[in-house]
Amino acid sequence: MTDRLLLTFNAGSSTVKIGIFRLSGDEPERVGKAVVDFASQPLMLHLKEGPTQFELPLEGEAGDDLADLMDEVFRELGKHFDLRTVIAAGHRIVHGGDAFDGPVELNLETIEKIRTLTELAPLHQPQALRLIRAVRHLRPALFQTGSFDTTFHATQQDLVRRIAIPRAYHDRGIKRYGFHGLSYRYVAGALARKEPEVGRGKVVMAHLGSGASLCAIENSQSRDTSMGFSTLDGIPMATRPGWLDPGVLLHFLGPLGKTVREVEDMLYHQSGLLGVSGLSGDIRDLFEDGGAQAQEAIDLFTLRIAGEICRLASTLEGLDAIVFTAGIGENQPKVRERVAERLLWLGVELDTAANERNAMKISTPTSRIAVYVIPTDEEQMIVEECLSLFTAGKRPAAS
Ligand SMILES: Nc1ncnc2c1ncn2[C@@H]1O[C@H](COP(=O)(O)OP(=O)(O)O)[C@@H](O)[C@H]1O
Ligand SMILES: CC(=O)OP(=O)(O)O
Ligand SMILES: [Mg+2]
Repeated sequence: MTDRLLLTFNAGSSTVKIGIFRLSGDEPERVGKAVVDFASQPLMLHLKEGPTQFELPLEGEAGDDLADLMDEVFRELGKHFDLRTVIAAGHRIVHGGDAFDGPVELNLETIEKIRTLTELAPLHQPQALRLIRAVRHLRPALFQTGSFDTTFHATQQDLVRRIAIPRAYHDRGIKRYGFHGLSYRYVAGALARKEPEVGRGKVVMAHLGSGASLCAIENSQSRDTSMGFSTLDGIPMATRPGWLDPGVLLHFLGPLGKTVREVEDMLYHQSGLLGVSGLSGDIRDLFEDGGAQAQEAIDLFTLRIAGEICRLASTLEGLDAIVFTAGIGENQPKVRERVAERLLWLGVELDTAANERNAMKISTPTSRIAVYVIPTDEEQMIVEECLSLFTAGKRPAAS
């Protein structure tokens, strides 16, 4: 039988990650991976085909419309994979609001609903919509689906999702939604497979990437999370501040006379690790620099992570394990070490050597709280959801 391929698109705040999966039997098997990194100049396509890696400079620019850039990316991918055999594409959509409770086929109606949620995730939603349009442009008849960051958190109690403002606003959708749900669903599944007993317990997961959040999980279900109404809430991130006193916003908009757009730009693009260090939003640069401001940014990051773990443990009324994941969570032993040092009083003890080599279990045998590093795979969740809708719709094979 000829290969059938599925593609996934994950529009994050700093990258677009593309997954290439082959359908062997009923299971999607990853055969390639491509990342467009918007931080690099010129834009680079990092392509992985099986164990082989390629670094390809791109001529296109991020710009407003990704059609040309995706055309170029597809041309490069086409040299390594037979894209005529692609049967479906799945996209990560950060905000599903109350409009979506699971993955959907993308058609004019669902795309329009997604578009109406753009204001709530201005860093992510427009990028995902551009990608959907660019893929439609290249392959108009291709079956496309959307998988949402928000739907994993639907298991949270109404109380947890409430913001303490007049209740009429809650009924109009102004409440906490939570994000990184595809990542948490994947990691919760992986934990349940590797350590079934821990998987049934009370776990705080820390997804630390360019965007970062933490999630309180019990029996693989979301109970609370640090991100709220928008992707600005919670802990400091690469360029976002995390929670801040709303009085600061009033001060900017009132006495300091800033416009809403200026404040939005500051909150999404100039704050967090970048804002505090004055240097970079990439934590690797901060460790390399080692100066006082870079150090302060890292200290603030780890202070807030430890604090959020305690808050989430209180929602769970207990804590059995902590799991680190995503770019920083999986690859930065020093961040995990500093968070653990702050939680020593709670009974968190790291095995230094295991932590240094990013082992799966990084706590000592006597640590009261077990600590794990589990790599996330949002693309795996997207492809599984895409395939289930494709199969349910009994779509014809490659066009
Ligand atoms: N191999 C690595 N070693 C150290 N830090 C890393 C590594 N890979 C990623 N990071 C850190 O993770 C961040 C990006 O995380 P990632 O989860 O890929 O981001 P995104 O939010 O764009 O999906 C980077 O800013 C970098 O600081
Ligand atoms: C929700 C969010 O912030 O996503 P990312 O980490 O991919 O930017
Ligand atoms: Mg991400």
